[in-house]
Amino acid sequence: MTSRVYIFDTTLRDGEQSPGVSLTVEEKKEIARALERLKVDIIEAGFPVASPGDFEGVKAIAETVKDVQVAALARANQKDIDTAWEAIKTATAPRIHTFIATSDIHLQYKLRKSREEVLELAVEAVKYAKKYTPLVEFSAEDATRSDWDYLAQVVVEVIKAGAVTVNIPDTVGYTVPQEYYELISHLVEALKKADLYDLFAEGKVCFSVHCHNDLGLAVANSLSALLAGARQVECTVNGIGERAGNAALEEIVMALKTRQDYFEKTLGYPLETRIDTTQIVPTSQLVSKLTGMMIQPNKAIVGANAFAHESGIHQHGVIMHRGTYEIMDPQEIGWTGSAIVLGKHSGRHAVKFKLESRGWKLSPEDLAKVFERFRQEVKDVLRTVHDEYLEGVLLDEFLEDEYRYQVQAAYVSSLYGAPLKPLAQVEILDNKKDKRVAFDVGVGSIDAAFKAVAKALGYNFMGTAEKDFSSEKDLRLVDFHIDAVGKGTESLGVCGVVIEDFHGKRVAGLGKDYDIVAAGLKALVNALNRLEAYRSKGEELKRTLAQKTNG
Ligand SMILES: CC(=O)SCCNC(=O)CCNC(=O)[C@H](O)C(C)(C)COP(=O)(O)OP(=O)(O)OC[C@H]1O[C@@H](n2cnc3c(N)ncnc32)[C@H](O)[C@@H]1OP(=O)(O)O
Ligand SMILES: CC(C)C(=O)C(=O)O
Ligand SMILES: [Mg+2]
Repeated sequence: MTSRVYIFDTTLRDGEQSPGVSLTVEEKKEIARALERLKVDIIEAGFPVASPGDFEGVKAIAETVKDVQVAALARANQKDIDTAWEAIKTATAPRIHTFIATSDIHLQYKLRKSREEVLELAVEAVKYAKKYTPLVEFSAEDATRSDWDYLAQVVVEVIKAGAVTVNIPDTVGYTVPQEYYELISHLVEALKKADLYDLFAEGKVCFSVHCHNDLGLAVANSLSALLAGARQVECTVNGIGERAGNAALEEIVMALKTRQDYFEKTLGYPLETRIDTTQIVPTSQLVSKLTGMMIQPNKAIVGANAFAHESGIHQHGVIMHRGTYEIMDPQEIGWTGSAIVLGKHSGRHAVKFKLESRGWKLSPEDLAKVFERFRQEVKDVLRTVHDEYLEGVLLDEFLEDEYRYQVQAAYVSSLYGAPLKPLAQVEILDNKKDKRVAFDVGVGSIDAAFKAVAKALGYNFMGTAEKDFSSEKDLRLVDFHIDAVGKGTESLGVCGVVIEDFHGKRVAGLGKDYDIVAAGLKALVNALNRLEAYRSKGEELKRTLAQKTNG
């Protein structure tokens, strides 16, 4: 048996069948090009008879990609097959994928045909498709709920009719791994009885699997079928597809790669795909963007948290040796690397690691002070802890005496329904007891307040604007959020801001108040105090603290 597993990607056909997903021809071409770079073996480009748009999409893909087979779906009738062929005939390697259901429930209620009639339609469809191309795939829809002996009969007859790939779909995600293994084994036995086994053993006829995820078993079932002899897996990027989706391409590929040892031990040889795994993340993100189907953060392989570590014990392990908590190299999948994310569960090792990565070397005593302050003031307070908040705590610990500004008073208007803009007037006291007063307007009260504070202190607040910095005074807002601590209207507003200056220095500020505008003002002034203290004393402090670690 061959060790090669063929990856049949159906993102553009079954994936597009996800409720709410509709791709334009251009978007389909963009995804097809990404799939070609990913090096899938077959792209199922669509179901051409379904609509003129689907036809155009398949045709455009057939004309665009070169190093990959292009498949088109067709029911078991001549019109569907003719239309499929018209759409894919210019492809380098065109494949017609014809199908009909074989389960009694589908025969009785949907097709309203007998088993004999369906067998005949299947055989005729394969023979008809074969007139166009040698690459004919047949699928027995709802195979896993079909009578096993009848299914075996259909499989044998479609192979005799010329099908080179026979797909055994778990259309409704019903089977379980051991049962699916036994079903594929049963069909392999049927080939032996029909004297077709040599074709299968030599790879001239291939069993394919196509699993849906209704019970969350699509990937497990697909892998199980590979152990039983299937050599083509039908799957979609990010696992999108009908209902709960299809088997996720990235999970199958990485399971085969990561557990190659297991497949080799069990089969006597490894299972291999030709996928360029570094293309997985870019392709996943493209599919998510164009389909509008968000990737859940904890999604295996491609979720934002798949290689992120927030809890102290794990962070310590990963800092010492990535392999303690990671079974794959994120860079092999197309991520830039693993991420140590500061948060509620972070410990001292992660804090030390983060500070060192920003150039701060601290003695154990100083580290203990910063960690304690981080624990008290940030860990439980913020949901998302950018690294700048940690550095901010360090600056508070050692440079608080340098902080120059304090909000003395503020008047900020809030409007509803009036054709006017909110106005903010702020009074800030500096450490020479001079008052700095300014007012400004904004799109909302916090925007107005931030502009007024910046103006009072000689800065120009650009908001989150993408435009380039043009003056030393420019300040860009990188992150802003307000969380409520407590319940109801009496909860405490906690505001976090991260700002960036002309030189690319980012600092964070925190402010708390029962009035959320006041919390925002405090946060911005805190950030500006830290920024100015860092500018005047930051580098010197780095050297002083590092010297303490030597002595
Ligand atoms: C498991 C799967 O993913 S199968 C693929 C599912 N994908 C899609 O259905 C997406 C695109 N589908 C469509 O645009 C439409 O359903 C079309 C254009 C294909 C057909 O539209 P309509 O002609 O209006 O038929 P409709 O969808 O209502 O019903 C399906 C018909 O196909 C028949 N049919 C279903 N599967 C097959 C098959 N594999 N082979 C032959 N006939 C079939 C049904 O019995 C029914 O026939 P009837 O009209 O004689 O009762
Ligand atoms: C058309 C077939 C292969 C299908 O999508 C299914 O059975 O789920
Ligand atoms: Mg399907």
